[in-house]
Amino acid sequence: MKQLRVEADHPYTVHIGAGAFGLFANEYRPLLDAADRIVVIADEQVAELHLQYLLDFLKEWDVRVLTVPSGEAAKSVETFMACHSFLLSENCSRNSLLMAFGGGATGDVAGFVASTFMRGIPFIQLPTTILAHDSAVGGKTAINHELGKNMIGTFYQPKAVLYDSKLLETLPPGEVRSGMAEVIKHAFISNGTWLEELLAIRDFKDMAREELNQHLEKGIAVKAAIVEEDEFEGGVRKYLNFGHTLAHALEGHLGYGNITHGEAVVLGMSYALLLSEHEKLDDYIRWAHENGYPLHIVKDIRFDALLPYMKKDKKSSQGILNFVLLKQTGMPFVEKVEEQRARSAYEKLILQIEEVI
Ligand SMILES: NC(=O)c1ccc[n+]([C@@H]2O[C@H](COP(=O)([O-])OP(=O)(O)OC[C@H]3O[C@@H](n4cnc5c(N)ncnc54)[C@H](O)[C@@H]3O)[C@@H](O)[C@H]2O)c1
Ligand SMILES: O=C(O)C(=O)C[C@@H](O)[C@H](O)[C@H](O)COP(=O)(O)O
Ligand SMILES: [Zn+2]
Repeated sequence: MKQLRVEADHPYTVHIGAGAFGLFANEYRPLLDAADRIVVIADEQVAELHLQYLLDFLKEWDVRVLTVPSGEAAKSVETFMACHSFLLSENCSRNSLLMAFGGGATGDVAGFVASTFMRGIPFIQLPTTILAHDSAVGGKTAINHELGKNMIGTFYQPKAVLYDSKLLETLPPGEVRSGMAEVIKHAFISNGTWLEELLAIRDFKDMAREELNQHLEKGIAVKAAIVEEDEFEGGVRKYLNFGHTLAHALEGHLGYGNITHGEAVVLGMSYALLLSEHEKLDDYIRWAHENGYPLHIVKDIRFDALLPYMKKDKKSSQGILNFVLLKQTGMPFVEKVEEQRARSAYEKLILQIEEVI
């Protein structure tokens, strides 16, 4: 089992490897024993597949479980309120402990609930997707608003992240693809050699489990280092938003859940690479196409439909667009981009994608 410390304001450890839940009865016993209630908020699909596995590790404690809608649908006011109602009906208090069991969507909403229930109770992230190597670390929590992705949320660090990689074996191919988007993002903003390795992958099915684990560990290390330097996103944390200005606009425009976050980020990164005039753009578009990312969708989406979302992006101010771009791989920076430049780059992107698909 690997572990990585995140030295945030409230430091914690990310444990990665099969059997990570065994730590409940060891390192985390004092935390669990101190809780007057333990509540697991679980993605309903994940619960069907893996809840019994989790509960077997929690046999010693009286655990209550609430299942929430699978995936992005959970990041809603309704689910947020349902979680609070459940905690209240179970007589939870400030001494209760919450666990988020699922992918990034479950982690985001459960983290938000933890940060707001009685103004904050401890929580543990139990991520079950590849993408969640990103979402479970760093303390961003959120639900969506019709007008913009993740618009309602907090910065609130978990007490621990227990990432049992065995659970990833049941991920459908589309979710593997989606999760690898954030791995590629971490490579783009940090390390050219690693990026080359990733761009050589033509089918994620060919990745051995050990190879995948190594990519996840590298991704978590990149994320943790940035979060340690700038937990509340005053500066360098913005680099973790590489590809996200367009991505969040696509998710908002298409309707949350109609494109996965990772698919949207892959498109968003192609746009950011084009704006960066990055030499890898063509290779990257080909790689994305061969790995089945739905690049074609932008052909039917006008720039004007996306612009209002991009103007509300959290890196923007007064409608001025700020993008994370790359001087070169591993050298991100934030740049103001005029509307006209953003528009013509988008049109050019569609042409480049059409050439490849
Ligand atoms: N907080 C952050 O820093 C951060 C970072 C990146 C992404 N996010 C957010 O994370 C969300 C995306 O997360 P995600 O990609 O993990 O998707 P997700 O949580 O929406 O889950 C995707 C699907 O995979 C299923 N699933 C989950 N684990 C499974 C397993 N082990 N086996 C089989 N099926 C499984 C779920 O039921 C769901 O249908 C987005 O809302 C995004 O905004 C947050
Ligand atoms: O941790 C961060 O910071 C990130 O930006 C990671 C992103 O992958 C993630 O999608 C995040 O939720 C986006 O945050 P937002 O502030 O743009 O909503
Ligand atoms: Zn993301």
